[in-house]
Amino acid sequence: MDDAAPNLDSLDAVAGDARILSKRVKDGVVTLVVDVTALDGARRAALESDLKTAAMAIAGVGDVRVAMTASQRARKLIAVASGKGGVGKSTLSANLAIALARAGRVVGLIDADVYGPSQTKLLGTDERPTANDKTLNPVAAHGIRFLSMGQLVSAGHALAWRGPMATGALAQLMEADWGDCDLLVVDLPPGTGDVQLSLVQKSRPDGAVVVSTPQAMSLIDATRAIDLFGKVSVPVLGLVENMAGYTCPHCGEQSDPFGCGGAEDAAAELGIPFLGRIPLDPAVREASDAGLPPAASDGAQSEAFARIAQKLLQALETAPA
Ligand SMILES: Nc1ncnc2c1ncn2[C@@H]1O[C@H](COP(=O)(O)OP(=O)(O)OP(=O)(O)O)[C@@H](O)[C@H]1O
Repeated sequence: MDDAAPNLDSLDAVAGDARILSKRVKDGVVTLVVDVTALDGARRAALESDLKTAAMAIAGVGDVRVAMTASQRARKLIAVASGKGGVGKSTLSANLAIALARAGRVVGLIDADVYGPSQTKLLGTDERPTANDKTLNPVAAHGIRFLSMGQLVSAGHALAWRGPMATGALAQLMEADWGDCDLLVVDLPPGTGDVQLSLVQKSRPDGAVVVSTPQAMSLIDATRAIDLFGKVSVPVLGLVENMAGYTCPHCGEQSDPFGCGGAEDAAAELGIPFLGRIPLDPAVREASDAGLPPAASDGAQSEAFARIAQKLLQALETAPA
Protein backbone atom coordinates (compact mmCIF):
# COMPACT_ATOMS: atom_id res chain seq x y z
CA MET A 1 0.00 0.00 0.00
CA ASP A 2 1.61 3.37 -0.93
CA ASP A 3 1.36 6.56 1.18
CA ALA A 4 -1.37 8.13 -0.94
CA ALA A 5 -3.63 5.11 -0.70
CA PRO A 6 -6.69 5.07 1.57
CA ASN A 7 -5.98 4.00 5.16
CA LEU A 8 -7.50 0.54 5.68
CA ASP A 9 -6.31 -0.05 9.28
CA SER A 10 -9.83 0.25 10.67
CA LEU A 11 -10.86 -2.93 8.81
CA ASP A 12 -8.93 -5.18 11.24
CA ALA A 13 -11.45 -4.41 13.98
CA VAL A 14 -14.32 -5.33 11.64
CA ALA A 15 -12.72 -8.74 10.96
CA GLY A 16 -13.23 -9.89 14.59
CA ASP A 17 -12.43 -13.62 14.92
CA ALA A 18 -11.24 -13.76 11.30
CA ARG A 19 -7.84 -12.39 10.25
CA ILE A 20 -7.09 -10.11 7.32
CA LEU A 21 -4.01 -11.64 5.70
CA SER A 22 -3.44 -8.89 3.15
CA LYS A 23 -4.89 -5.53 2.06
CA ARG A 24 -4.12 -4.09 -1.34
CA VAL A 25 -5.41 -0.98 -3.11
CA LYS A 26 -5.08 -0.22 -6.79
CA ASP A 27 -6.94 2.59 -8.57
CA GLY A 28 -9.38 2.84 -5.67
CA VAL A 29 -10.15 -0.91 -5.73
CA VAL A 30 -9.46 -2.62 -2.41
CA THR A 31 -8.63 -6.33 -2.38
CA LEU A 32 -8.73 -8.11 0.97
CA VAL A 33 -7.61 -11.67 1.65
CA VAL A 34 -9.24 -12.93 4.85
CA ASP A 35 -8.57 -16.12 6.82
CA VAL A 36 -12.03 -17.29 7.88
CA THR A 37 -11.06 -20.70 9.30
CA ALA A 38 -12.64 -19.81 12.67
CA LEU A 39 -16.05 -18.89 11.19
CA ASP A 40 -19.00 -20.98 10.05
CA GLY A 41 -20.77 -20.37 6.74
CA ALA A 42 -23.32 -17.83 8.03
CA ARG A 43 -20.67 -15.73 9.83
CA ARG A 44 -18.46 -15.78 6.73
CA ALA A 45 -21.25 -14.33 4.60
CA ALA A 46 -21.98 -11.66 7.25
CA LEU A 47 -18.29 -10.75 7.52
CA GLU A 48 -17.94 -10.33 3.76
CA SER A 49 -20.84 -7.91 3.74
CA ASP A 50 -19.56 -6.00 6.83
CA LEU A 51 -16.07 -5.65 5.35
CA LYS A 52 -17.45 -4.34 2.07
CA THR A 53 -19.63 -1.77 3.84
CA ALA A 54 -16.77 -0.64 6.11
CA ALA A 55 -14.25 -0.38 3.26
CA MET A 56 -16.65 1.52 0.99
CA ALA A 57 -17.05 4.09 3.78
CA ILE A 58 -13.31 4.91 3.67
CA ALA A 59 -12.41 7.95 1.60
CA GLY A 60 -10.87 7.10 -1.77
CA VAL A 61 -12.32 3.59 -2.02
CA GLY A 62 -14.38 2.93 -5.14
CA ASP A 63 -14.79 -0.83 -5.04
CA VAL A 64 -14.02 -3.75 -2.70
CA ARG A 65 -13.16 -7.39 -3.37
CA VAL A 66 -12.99 -9.89 -0.55
CA ALA A 67 -11.23 -13.24 -1.00
CA MET A 68 -11.87 -15.71 1.79
CA THR A 69 -9.54 -18.55 2.61
CA ALA A 70 -9.72 -21.26 5.25
CA SER A 71 -6.70 -23.31 6.23
CA GLN A 72 -7.17 -27.00 5.53
CA ARG A 73 -8.43 -28.86 8.53
CA ALA A 74 -6.89 -32.21 9.29
CA ARG A 75 -10.25 -33.87 8.65
CA LYS A 76 -10.16 -37.57 7.91
CA LEU A 77 -12.69 -39.35 5.77
CA ILE A 78 -13.53 -42.96 6.62
CA ALA A 79 -15.62 -45.00 4.17
CA VAL A 80 -17.73 -47.87 5.51
CA ALA A 81 -18.37 -50.51 2.87
CA SER A 82 -19.69 -54.02 2.42
CA GLY A 83 -19.52 -56.39 -0.49
CA LYS A 84 -23.23 -57.14 -0.20
CA GLY A 85 -26.39 -55.67 1.25
CA GLY A 86 -28.02 -56.37 4.57
CA VAL A 87 -24.88 -57.20 6.58
CA GLY A 88 -25.28 -54.21 8.92
CA LYS A 89 -23.15 -51.57 7.17
CA SER A 90 -25.53 -48.71 7.95
CA THR A 91 -26.00 -49.88 11.54
CA LEU A 92 -22.23 -49.98 11.97
CA SER A 93 -21.72 -46.57 10.30
CA ALA A 94 -24.18 -44.83 12.63
CA ASN A 95 -22.99 -46.52 15.80
CA LEU A 96 -19.32 -46.20 14.93
CA ALA A 97 -19.76 -42.47 14.30
CA ILE A 98 -21.47 -42.11 17.71
CA ALA A 99 -18.82 -44.23 19.46
CA LEU A 100 -16.07 -42.09 17.89
CA ALA A 101 -17.85 -38.96 19.14
CA ARG A 102 -18.11 -40.46 22.63
CA ALA A 103 -14.35 -41.09 22.40
CA GLY A 104 -13.87 -37.34 22.10
CA ARG A 105 -13.77 -36.82 18.33
CA VAL A 106 -15.95 -34.33 16.45
CA VAL A 107 -17.77 -36.54 13.99
CA GLY A 108 -19.88 -36.10 10.89
CA LEU A 109 -21.75 -38.91 9.14
CA ILE A 110 -22.64 -38.93 5.45
CA ASP A 111 -25.25 -41.40 4.26
CA ALA A 112 -24.19 -42.04 0.67
CA ASP A 113 -26.21 -45.23 0.32
CA VAL A 114 -28.11 -44.24 -2.81
CA TYR A 115 -29.99 -47.51 -2.95
CA GLY A 116 -31.44 -47.32 0.54
CA PRO A 117 -30.49 -44.29 2.62
CA SER A 118 -31.45 -45.27 6.17
CA GLN A 119 -29.57 -42.94 8.50
CA THR A 120 -32.54 -40.66 9.21
CA LYS A 121 -34.38 -43.73 10.52
CA LEU A 122 -31.39 -45.12 12.42
CA LEU A 123 -30.75 -41.74 14.04
CA GLY A 124 -34.46 -41.17 14.67
CA THR A 125 -34.87 -37.76 13.06
CA ASP A 126 -36.79 -36.40 10.08
CA GLU A 127 -35.25 -32.95 10.43
CA ARG A 128 -34.30 -31.54 7.03
CA PRO A 129 -30.97 -29.75 6.64
CA THR A 130 -31.05 -25.98 6.15
CA ALA A 131 -28.74 -24.27 3.66
CA ASN A 132 -26.75 -21.02 3.37
CA ASP A 133 -26.65 -20.24 -0.31
CA LYS A 134 -25.94 -23.72 -1.60
CA THR A 135 -23.99 -24.94 1.43
CA LEU A 136 -25.94 -27.47 3.49
CA ASN A 137 -25.93 -27.38 7.29
CA PRO A 138 -25.78 -30.91 8.71
CA VAL A 139 -28.43 -32.07 11.18
CA ALA A 140 -27.38 -32.82 14.77
CA ALA A 141 -28.33 -36.14 16.42
CA HIS A 142 -26.89 -38.25 19.26
CA GLY A 143 -23.72 -36.17 19.53
CA ILE A 144 -22.84 -36.27 15.81
CA ARG A 145 -23.86 -34.27 12.73
CA PHE A 146 -25.15 -35.97 9.64
CA LEU A 147 -26.44 -35.57 6.11
CA SER A 148 -28.11 -38.16 3.94
CA MET A 149 -28.69 -38.55 0.24
CA GLY A 150 -32.24 -39.35 1.36
CA GLN A 151 -32.57 -35.70 2.47
CA LEU A 152 -31.86 -34.51 -1.08
CA VAL A 153 -34.96 -36.16 -2.53
CA SER A 154 -38.55 -36.52 -1.37
CA ALA A 155 -39.32 -39.43 0.96
CA GLY A 156 -39.78 -42.78 -0.75
CA HIS A 157 -38.34 -41.53 -4.03
CA ALA A 158 -36.28 -44.34 -5.59
CA LEU A 159 -32.67 -43.36 -5.94
CA ALA A 160 -31.74 -45.37 -9.01
CA TRP A 161 -28.81 -43.07 -9.65
CA ARG A 162 -25.96 -43.76 -11.93
CA GLY A 163 -22.36 -42.91 -11.05
CA PRO A 164 -22.27 -39.23 -12.10
CA MET A 165 -25.50 -38.34 -10.25
CA ALA A 166 -24.41 -40.18 -7.13
CA THR A 167 -20.93 -38.61 -7.15
CA GLY A 168 -22.47 -35.15 -7.69
CA ALA A 169 -24.77 -35.67 -4.70
CA LEU A 170 -21.90 -36.98 -2.56
CA ALA A 171 -19.79 -33.93 -3.47
CA GLN A 172 -22.64 -31.68 -2.29
CA LEU A 173 -22.81 -33.55 1.02
CA MET A 174 -19.04 -33.47 1.48
CA GLU A 175 -18.89 -29.73 0.77
CA ALA A 176 -21.48 -29.03 3.46
CA ASP A 177 -20.62 -26.87 6.45
CA TRP A 178 -19.03 -29.57 8.62
CA GLY A 179 -17.53 -26.93 10.92
CA ASP A 180 -14.97 -28.39 13.28
CA CYS A 181 -15.67 -32.06 12.48
CA ASP A 182 -12.34 -33.89 12.41
CA LEU A 183 -13.75 -37.22 11.24
CA LEU A 184 -16.29 -37.86 8.50
CA VAL A 185 -17.76 -41.36 8.30
CA VAL A 186 -19.27 -42.19 4.90
CA ASP A 187 -21.86 -44.97 4.66
CA LEU A 188 -21.36 -46.25 1.10
CA PRO A 189 -23.95 -48.19 -0.90
CA PRO A 190 -23.46 -51.97 -0.62
CA GLY A 191 -21.62 -53.81 -3.38
CA THR A 192 -18.57 -53.30 -5.52
CA GLY A 193 -19.95 -51.94 -8.79
CA ASP A 194 -19.32 -48.78 -10.80
CA VAL A 195 -21.32 -46.52 -8.47
CA GLN A 196 -19.27 -47.59 -5.45
CA LEU A 197 -16.02 -47.22 -7.39
CA SER A 198 -16.83 -43.72 -8.62
CA LEU A 199 -17.94 -42.65 -5.12
CA VAL A 200 -14.63 -43.87 -3.70
CA GLN A 201 -12.62 -42.26 -6.51
CA LYS A 202 -14.43 -38.98 -6.06
CA SER A 203 -14.26 -38.77 -2.26
CA ARG A 204 -10.73 -40.21 -1.85
CA PRO A 205 -11.24 -41.53 1.69
CA ASP A 206 -8.27 -41.71 4.04
CA GLY A 207 -9.25 -45.25 4.90
CA ALA A 208 -12.01 -47.83 4.64
CA VAL A 209 -13.78 -50.16 7.04
CA VAL A 210 -15.33 -53.29 5.53
CA VAL A 211 -18.26 -55.02 7.24
CA SER A 212 -19.09 -58.68 6.82
CA THR A 213 -21.13 -61.39 8.48
CA PRO A 214 -19.10 -64.48 9.40
CA GLN A 215 -20.31 -66.84 6.70
CA ALA A 216 -18.30 -67.67 3.61
CA MET A 217 -20.57 -66.03 1.00
CA SER A 218 -20.43 -62.70 2.75
CA LEU A 219 -16.68 -62.99 3.21
CA ILE A 220 -16.15 -63.56 -0.50
CA ASP A 221 -18.08 -60.33 -1.11
CA ALA A 222 -16.07 -58.53 1.58
CA THR A 223 -12.88 -59.62 -0.17
CA ARG A 224 -14.22 -57.99 -3.36
CA ALA A 225 -14.78 -54.76 -1.41
CA ILE A 226 -11.21 -54.92 -0.14
CA ASP A 227 -9.99 -55.40 -3.73
CA LEU A 228 -11.97 -52.33 -4.80
CA PHE A 229 -10.15 -50.15 -2.28
CA GLY A 230 -6.83 -51.70 -3.32
CA LYS A 231 -7.50 -50.65 -6.94
CA VAL A 232 -7.72 -47.01 -5.91
CA SER A 233 -5.00 -47.17 -3.21
CA VAL A 234 -7.29 -46.49 -0.26
CA PRO A 235 -5.94 -48.28 2.84
CA VAL A 236 -8.35 -50.75 4.41
CA LEU A 237 -8.29 -49.87 8.10
CA GLY A 238 -9.93 -53.11 9.08
CA LEU A 239 -12.68 -55.66 8.89
CA VAL A 240 -15.67 -55.79 11.27
CA GLU A 241 -17.64 -58.98 11.81
CA ASN A 242 -21.32 -58.29 12.36
CA MET A 243 -24.08 -60.67 13.48
CA ALA A 244 -21.60 -63.02 15.13
CA GLY A 245 -22.73 -65.29 17.94
CA TYR A 246 -26.29 -65.32 19.28
CA THR A 247 -27.33 -65.71 22.87
CA CYS A 248 -30.90 -66.91 23.20
CA PRO A 249 -32.71 -64.35 25.36
CA HIS A 250 -34.91 -67.15 26.81
CA CYS A 251 -32.57 -70.06 27.59
CA GLY A 252 -29.17 -68.34 27.36
CA GLU A 253 -27.87 -70.96 24.92
CA GLN A 254 -25.07 -69.73 22.64
CA SER A 255 -25.36 -70.41 18.93
CA ASP A 256 -23.74 -69.10 15.77
CA PRO A 257 -26.41 -68.84 13.03
CA PHE A 258 -23.96 -67.26 10.59
CA GLY A 259 -20.86 -68.95 12.01
CA CYS A 260 -18.34 -67.08 14.12
CA GLY A 261 -14.75 -65.97 13.67
CA GLY A 262 -14.78 -66.21 9.86
CA ALA A 263 -14.08 -62.53 9.39
CA GLU A 264 -11.20 -62.57 11.87
CA ASP A 265 -9.59 -65.48 10.01
CA ALA A 266 -10.15 -63.73 6.68
CA ALA A 267 -8.62 -60.49 7.99
CA ALA A 268 -5.52 -62.42 9.13
CA GLU A 269 -5.26 -64.12 5.74
CA LEU A 270 -5.62 -60.81 3.89
CA GLY A 271 -3.16 -59.05 6.20
CA ILE A 272 -5.60 -56.36 7.36
CA PRO A 273 -6.54 -55.47 10.95
CA PHE A 274 -9.55 -57.15 12.54
CA LEU A 275 -11.44 -54.39 14.35
CA GLY A 276 -13.88 -56.55 16.30
CA ARG A 277 -17.28 -58.20 16.25
CA ILE A 278 -20.83 -57.18 17.01
CA PRO A 279 -23.04 -60.04 18.19
CA LEU A 280 -26.33 -60.84 16.52
CA ASP A 281 -28.63 -59.34 19.11
CA PRO A 282 -32.34 -58.57 18.69
CA ALA A 283 -31.77 -55.54 20.95
CA VAL A 284 -29.57 -53.99 18.21
CA ARG A 285 -32.36 -54.30 15.65
CA GLU A 286 -35.07 -53.10 18.02
CA ALA A 287 -33.09 -50.05 19.15
CA SER A 288 -32.10 -49.28 15.54
CA ASP A 289 -35.71 -49.51 14.37
CA ALA A 290 -36.70 -47.12 17.16
CA GLY A 291 -34.09 -44.55 16.09
CA LEU A 292 -32.10 -45.11 19.29
CA PRO A 293 -28.61 -46.22 18.26
CA PRO A 294 -27.22 -48.65 20.86
CA ALA A 295 -23.84 -46.86 20.86
CA ALA A 296 -25.55 -43.76 22.29
CA SER A 297 -26.59 -45.56 25.48
CA ASP A 298 -24.70 -47.78 27.91
CA GLY A 299 -24.53 -51.56 27.85
CA ALA A 300 -22.86 -54.48 26.14
CA GLN A 301 -23.65 -53.38 22.56
CA SER A 302 -22.42 -49.87 23.24
CA GLU A 303 -19.14 -51.28 24.59
CA ALA A 304 -18.69 -53.43 21.49
CA PHE A 305 -18.96 -50.35 19.25
CA ALA A 306 -16.64 -48.38 21.58
CA ARG A 307 -13.94 -51.07 21.31
CA ILE A 308 -14.19 -51.04 17.51
CA ALA A 309 -13.95 -47.23 17.52
CA GLN A 310 -10.73 -47.38 19.59
CA LYS A 311 -9.15 -49.92 17.26
CA LEU A 312 -10.18 -47.88 14.25
CA LEU A 313 -8.53 -44.76 15.68
CA GLN A 314 -5.31 -46.73 16.19
CA ALA A 315 -5.47 -48.08 12.62
CA LEU A 316 -6.10 -44.56 11.29
CA GLU A 317 -3.02 -43.23 13.06
CA THR A 318 -0.76 -45.83 11.51
CA ALA A 319 -2.40 -45.90 8.04
CA PRO A 320 -0.21 -44.73 5.14
CA ALA A 321 -0.98 -41.09 4.25
N1 LIG B 1 -25.71 -57.01 15.15
C1 LIG B 1 -26.97 -57.02 14.80
N2 LIG B 1 -27.89 -57.72 15.49
C2 LIG B 1 -29.19 -57.73 15.12
N3 LIG B 1 -29.68 -57.10 14.06
C3 LIG B 1 -28.82 -56.38 13.32
C4 LIG B 1 -27.43 -56.29 13.64
N4 LIG B 1 -26.82 -55.49 12.71
C5 LIG B 1 -27.78 -55.10 11.87
N5 LIG B 1 -28.97 -55.62 12.21
C6 LIG B 1 -30.26 -55.46 11.53
O1 LIG B 1 -30.11 -56.00 10.22
C7 LIG B 1 -30.81 -55.23 9.26
C8 LIG B 1 -29.83 -54.74 8.17
O2 LIG B 1 -28.89 -53.84 8.77
P1 LIG B 1 -28.37 -52.56 7.96
O3 LIG B 1 -29.50 -51.82 7.34
O4 LIG B 1 -27.45 -51.83 8.86
O5 LIG B 1 -27.55 -53.31 6.84
P2 LIG B 1 -26.88 -52.73 5.54
O6 LIG B 1 -25.73 -53.62 5.26
O7 LIG B 1 -26.59 -51.29 5.68
O8 LIG B 1 -28.05 -52.95 4.52
P3 LIG B 1 -28.28 -52.27 3.10
O9 LIG B 1 -27.51 -53.08 2.18
O10 LIG B 1 -29.76 -52.39 2.92
O11 LIG B 1 -27.81 -50.85 3.17
C9 LIG B 1 -31.45 -54.09 10.03
O12 LIG B 1 -32.77 -54.47 10.35
C10 LIG B 1 -30.63 -54.01 11.32
O13 LIG B 1 -31.36 -53.50 12.43
